[in-house]
Amino acid sequence: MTRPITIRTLNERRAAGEPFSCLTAYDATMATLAGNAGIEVLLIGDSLGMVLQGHASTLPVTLEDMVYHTRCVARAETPSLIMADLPFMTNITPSRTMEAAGQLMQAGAHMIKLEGEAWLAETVTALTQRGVPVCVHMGLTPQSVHALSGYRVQGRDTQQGDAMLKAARTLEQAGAGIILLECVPRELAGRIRAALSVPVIGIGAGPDVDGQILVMHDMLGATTGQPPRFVKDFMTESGSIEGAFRAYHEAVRTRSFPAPEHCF
Ligand SMILES: Nc1nc(=O)c2c([nH]1)NC[C@@H]1CN(c3ccc(C(=O)N[C@@H](CCC(=O)O)C(=O)O)cc3)CN21
Ligand SMILES: CC(C)C(=O)C(=O)O
Ligand SMILES: [Mg+2]
Repeated sequence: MTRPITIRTLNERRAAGEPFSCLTAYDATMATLAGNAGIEVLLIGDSLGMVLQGHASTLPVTLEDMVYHTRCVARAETPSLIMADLPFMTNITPSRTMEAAGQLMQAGAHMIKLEGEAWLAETVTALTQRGVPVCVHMGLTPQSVHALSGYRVQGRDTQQGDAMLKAARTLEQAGAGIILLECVPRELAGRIRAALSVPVIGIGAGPDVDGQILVMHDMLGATTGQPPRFVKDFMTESGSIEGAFRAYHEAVRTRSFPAPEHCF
């Protein structure tokens, strides 16, 4: 196994201007194949509620579900950094969040991800003080799908965009090690990336960020229904799962993905 990917590795990639690839994974086999293909970060995403469990949103996913899949992925022989999502409503107080994050770390995660804005600052600080690296997921936060009236691009107007940038700065200050931006205009993502010194991962956020992430099923062409605009099927051109993982990793590394048609 090659050297493990750490947060330091991702910071070095950012400093060198070398984009890194991230992908969701929910089981040991796929995690091993993705790691073999060079994918730097594997996320046990609460998207598993939709792609594995068949729910219409991520809201029904429990902490137990996340712990189970994190254990599965963590058994993989892979150098990838393992990140796990905190599911809906496990962030109601800083202490509840820390207990939930503790379970995911003990299941094998190296970092946890939670959805929110500047109001998370206290929680982020408490987690990082206790040795739990944190990624904050901003922009389109799927756990708020009902509050947002659907899966819609966020930060389209200047006021919203400026507020998101300010919140990202606050969260970096609070100790966030990574910021993830979902479905934001390309120009805003680039502005946020430039305002921060930690790595920024994008999904539907354009090419001007440090890392890209997709849901595994989507990039394997296994989306049921209409895929989001930011999705590219790497399976059709590659013909095998490991080939698709390698093609995705290479496309991110060379900045040929995302292309303009994948951006807002
Ligand atoms: N298969 C799958 N892929 C994902 O990327 C994903 C999940 N599931 N489940 C959890 C969330 C939900 N996500 C979504 C779902 C839909 C859109 C979507 O349809 N977006 C519109 C934006 C329209 C607009 O405001 O302009 C699009 O056209 O892409 C985006 C993100 C991302 N996550
Ligand atoms: C789409 C990514 C960023 C995610 O949060 C998930 O898969 O749950
Ligand atoms: Mg998620």
